[in-house]
Amino acid sequence: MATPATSDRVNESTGDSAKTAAPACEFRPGLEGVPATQSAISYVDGKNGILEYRGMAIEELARHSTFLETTFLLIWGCLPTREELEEFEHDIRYHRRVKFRIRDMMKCFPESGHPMDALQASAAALGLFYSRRALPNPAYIRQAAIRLLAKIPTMVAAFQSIRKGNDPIQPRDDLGYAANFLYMLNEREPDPLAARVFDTCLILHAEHTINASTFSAMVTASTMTDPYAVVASAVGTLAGPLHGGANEEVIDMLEAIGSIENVVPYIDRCIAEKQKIMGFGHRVYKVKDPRATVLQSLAEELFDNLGRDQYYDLALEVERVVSDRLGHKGIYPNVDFYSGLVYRRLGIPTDLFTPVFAIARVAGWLAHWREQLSTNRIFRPTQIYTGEHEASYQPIEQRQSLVRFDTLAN
Ligand SMILES: CC(=O)SCCNC(=O)CCNC(=O)[C@H](O)C(C)(C)COP(=O)(O)OP(=O)(O)OC[C@H]1O[C@@H](n2cnc3c(N)ncnc32)[C@H](O)[C@@H]1OP(=O)(O)O
Ligand SMILES: O=C([O-])CC(=O)C(=O)O
Repeated sequence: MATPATSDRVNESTGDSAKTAAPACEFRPGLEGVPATQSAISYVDGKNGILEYRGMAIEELARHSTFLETTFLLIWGCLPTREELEEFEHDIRYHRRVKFRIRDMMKCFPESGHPMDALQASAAALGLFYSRRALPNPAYIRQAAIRLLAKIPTMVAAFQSIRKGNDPIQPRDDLGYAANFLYMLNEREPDPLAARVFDTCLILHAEHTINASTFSAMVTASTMTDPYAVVASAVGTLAGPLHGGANEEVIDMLEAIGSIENVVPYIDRCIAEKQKIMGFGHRVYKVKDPRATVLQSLAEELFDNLGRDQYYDLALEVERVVSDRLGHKGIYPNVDFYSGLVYRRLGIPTDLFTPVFAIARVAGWLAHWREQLSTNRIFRPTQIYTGEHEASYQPIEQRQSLVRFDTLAN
């Protein structure tokens, strides 16, 4: 007969060395409020809507920096000198092409597959060509960072061309990071405003403390596996609709709402049915996400110059109604709410919004990878066991079906 877990056996035994005997602490679902690392990379003040990268306000970086300069800042902890930046940009340009075997592999992916899955598989495939085990030395880290930063945009654009039945567009060495991506995607050179706005979007999405995908990257990194596996695991985590995948779902929601008079009944129905409203709410921010504010002004800049998006007025009304209904719970637009409206104006298809987020977040994942390697200890938390003990093995002819396939809980 099985016995339930008893109080002296609820936690995994650790052997109790002084190092491993952690004080008993309460279980927090989703690790809410539990520090899982120490980091000097970025800082969020969720009550006051502040985000800093290496101590610098996100608004200031969005105004003055470029994505590659910000990436250097995130990974190596300081702004680059002119020579350092030029060398970094040069090296990234040089590594933009991807091996023909990876392009051929991508040609075998189903065109109907999601581009995030294509990106995760292609990022992991880089590990087939480059070193499998992480070496915590500066030259290895720089080389791997350059490869990933250079090749991820090329792979995102390549899948887009391939699924349309075309050959991937080769990167152009005379274009900057953002302009080259838009060129490979849309098969024409972007206008300078579009390239600048896209580059700023990349800055805004580059890093955000220990969010789910970064945590995933850090756990993977802590095993000392290669950086391609680190990025592939993070891409898989970013894809979910509660995380980076929400930017795509926001557009689906605006499409479903369709017109201004439907906003109130749509939002009220979501609230009554306890459905999440996509692009709203955040574990840390209890005010409007500062990135959403900058993205909204970028959207307006694009609309003034290139024409207004049909969904912008709807989005404004959704923000008004959700803030009115749920503001008392601290639910306001997050980074995913306005980004899609910017991307639509830049000609980016809806299911590429999350891969575009990933292009930017590679910077943050790499910064945390480097930081993790510098002080590495494998992540291995504990759990509170809630199952049985001493269960007996029943012969198959004596068993009765106990599994229910109509519910998650058995
Ligand atoms: C890049 C990013 O990852 S930004 C986040 C992108 N994700 C989304 O936009 C998806 C929608 N938002 C959400 O699902 C959540 O707000 C998350 C996942 C971002 C944060 O989740 P958590 O911190 O775990 O909050 P949790 O889901 O427990 O919600 C707390 C309360 O707020 C409510 N709430 C949170 N977000 C929303 C939302 N978007 N719409 C409606 N209600 C919400 C919950 O129903 C819950 O209410 P209750 O206490 O009355 O039950
Ligand atoms: O911090 C989070 O939980 C999610 C988020 O906003 C991000 O990853 O940009």
